[in-house]
Amino acid sequence: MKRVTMIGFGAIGAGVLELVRGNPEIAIDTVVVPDPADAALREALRRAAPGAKLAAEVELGAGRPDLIVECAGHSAIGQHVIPALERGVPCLVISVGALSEDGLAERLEEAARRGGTQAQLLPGAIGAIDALAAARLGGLEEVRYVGRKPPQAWKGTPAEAELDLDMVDEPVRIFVGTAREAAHRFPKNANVAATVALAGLGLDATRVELWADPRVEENQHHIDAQGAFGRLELTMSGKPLRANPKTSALTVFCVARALTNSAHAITI
Ligand SMILES: NC(=O)C1=CN([C@@H]2O[C@H](COP(=O)(O)OP(=O)(O)OC[C@H]3O[C@@H](n4cnc5c(N)ncnc54)[C@H](O)[C@@H]3O)[C@@H](O)[C@H]2O)C=CC1
Ligand SMILES: O=C([O-])CC(=O)C(=O)O
Repeated sequence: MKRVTMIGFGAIGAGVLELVRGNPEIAIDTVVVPDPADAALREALRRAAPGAKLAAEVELGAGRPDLIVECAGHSAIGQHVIPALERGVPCLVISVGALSEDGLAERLEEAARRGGTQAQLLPGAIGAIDALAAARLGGLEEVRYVGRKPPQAWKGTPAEAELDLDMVDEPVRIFVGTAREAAHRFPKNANVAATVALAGLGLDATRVELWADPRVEENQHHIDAQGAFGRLELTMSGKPLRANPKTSALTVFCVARALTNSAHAITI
């Protein structure tokens, strides 16, 4: 049985706990949150994972976990993931856009090397990352990513300063630029842009557009890539989570799959 520490207990964390509950191979025994004394969170965790405890930090002493799964947000990478890698604990990472910060990808890699372990960047809400990363080996010429979400999914982002999201009745392009800038400016909405970039042409050579679109009810992700392998075109329409409309449900399934795969002899 794998002893797992989960970082973050929001929409993704709660969904993952529900999916792995009762799995005899995975024991999530600690959930790291900024305020472990929060009574409502304690009660929610008692219901979701009766054997688990809340903590402010990952235990990195003798009782360190076999595996860490990050589903918290960009700040958790520097705060929890890098120190855990340095102590040899493998980490599954969902907040991939954090690597848009100058030097963070290098620090992550160095920490994993020092600890003799690995950080696995999860595809989250998008598919075909395996194909894109393989295609890169043959040479990619162009990779473009377009993300489209309903206007309400852009609340709490810089888009709010530029338009009244409650009044948007036509698709509005709220960002065009590199994947690095997208991930940096929209840390809760452009992790997929960063993942597509890191698998393909890199954060600075991947063109990204982000749209607030009242005509879609789902979170739409479109990849267009070409290179020596041929051409890849993918559109995914992800149902948003009720608990957080910025996040697609597939993200939860992706994290749960990675967790269960970590305990299996054959993985797919
Ligand atoms: N790769 C992908 O496809 C996707 C990645 N994400 C990433 O996942 C993150 C979490 O998503 P949701 O669960 O929907 O968000 P949420 O806002 O519902 O939950 C975030 C949780 O993490 C906790 N948290 C935040 N910073 C923390 C820290 N430094 N240490 C410990 N806990 C911390 C919060 O208190 C909260 O419990 C997003 O911020 C985003 O960066 C989200 C959707 C898709
Ligand atoms: O969940 C999604 O649809 C994608 C998302 O938020 C992100 O890329 O950060």
